[in-house]
Amino acid sequence: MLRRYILNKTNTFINYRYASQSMLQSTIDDKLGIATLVMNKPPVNSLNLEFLEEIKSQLTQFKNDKIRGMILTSDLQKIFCAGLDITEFSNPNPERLSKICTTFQDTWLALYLTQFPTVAVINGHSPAGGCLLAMSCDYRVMVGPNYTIGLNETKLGIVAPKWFQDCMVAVIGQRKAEVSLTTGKMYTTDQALQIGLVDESVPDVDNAINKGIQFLNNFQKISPWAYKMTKDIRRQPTVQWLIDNKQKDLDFVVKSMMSPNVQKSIGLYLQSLKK
Ligand SMILES: CCCC/C=C\CC(=O)SCCNC(=O)CCNC(=O)[C@H](O)C(C)(C)COP(=O)(O)OP(=O)(O)OC[C@H]1O[C@@H](n2cnc3c(N)ncnc32)[C@H](O)[C@@H]1OP(=O)(O)O
Repeated sequence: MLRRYILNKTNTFINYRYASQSMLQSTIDDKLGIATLVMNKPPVNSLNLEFLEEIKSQLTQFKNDKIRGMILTSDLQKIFCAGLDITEFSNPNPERLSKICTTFQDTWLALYLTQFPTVAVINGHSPAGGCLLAMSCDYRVMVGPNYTIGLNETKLGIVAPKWFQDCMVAVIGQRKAEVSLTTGKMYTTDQALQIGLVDESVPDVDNAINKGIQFLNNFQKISPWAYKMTKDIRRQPTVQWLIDNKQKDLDFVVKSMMSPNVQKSIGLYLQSLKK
């Protein structure tokens, strides 16, 4: 649906590709130099290993395509992304769990450090890993008023990794992030705008895409080199810890996820979702 809207809107998308099984649809408007990455993994765009691998590989492809900017959004009716696939956390195979975590680390680094500006058009709920994807973009436009966004990991009885937390601190500041993270708070669109978790709130997805394109157009007169260097200097402190501590981070997640207490919490949370 959204993909059709974007195609109709610009009428100039000439390079149009599908990733395998259409979990991810990518289009490039060669005239504008803007790519659109649309998540389409019903029912909730949950991030499992295969989906993360597709996102990571598409980001790498965009690097080679030398695009000018990218919009990340969802083709689902009311979900941007429900975060990591929680079923992967229940009685996990440690090897697969490690792969998921490593792939998520790498996907995050690729998205957080893109050499082109990125906009998240948040057209639905965006908990946990979904919120992280949105926060990793350069700009966030959220459709309101009925959707929610936040890092709710403590509500599942788990700990958001340090790089999730640092990414949130970089967006909303230390104090607000601390309260948000410890309480696992999910914010409505208006609340998210108020605390600076999103940059704009709009009533519908058409407006959101327009705002996203407007933001990307700001960079038409900015040197790509100056943009990337500035972004790297800003974001370096946030990424450096993960670059230096990937294995330590992985060990912490896998060890804590396998513990009986966390397994119990995950089981209860999954049951509550089914209800
Ligand atoms: C480096 C790794 C460590 C980091 C650790 C964690 C990071 C994470 O991302 S943890 C993921 C946290 N995510 C959530 O808490 C989201 C939970 N889901 C929801 O709140 C709602 O489902 C949502 C608001 C997204 C959508 O609500 P609805 O539209 O009402 O849909 P349903 O709740 O009926 O869900 C439909 C269907 O999807 C299943 N589901 C939902 N979320 C997930 C998920 N994250 N992973 C896997 N499956 C999910 C839900 O159980 C329903 O399944 P069925 O009952 O079988 O239809």
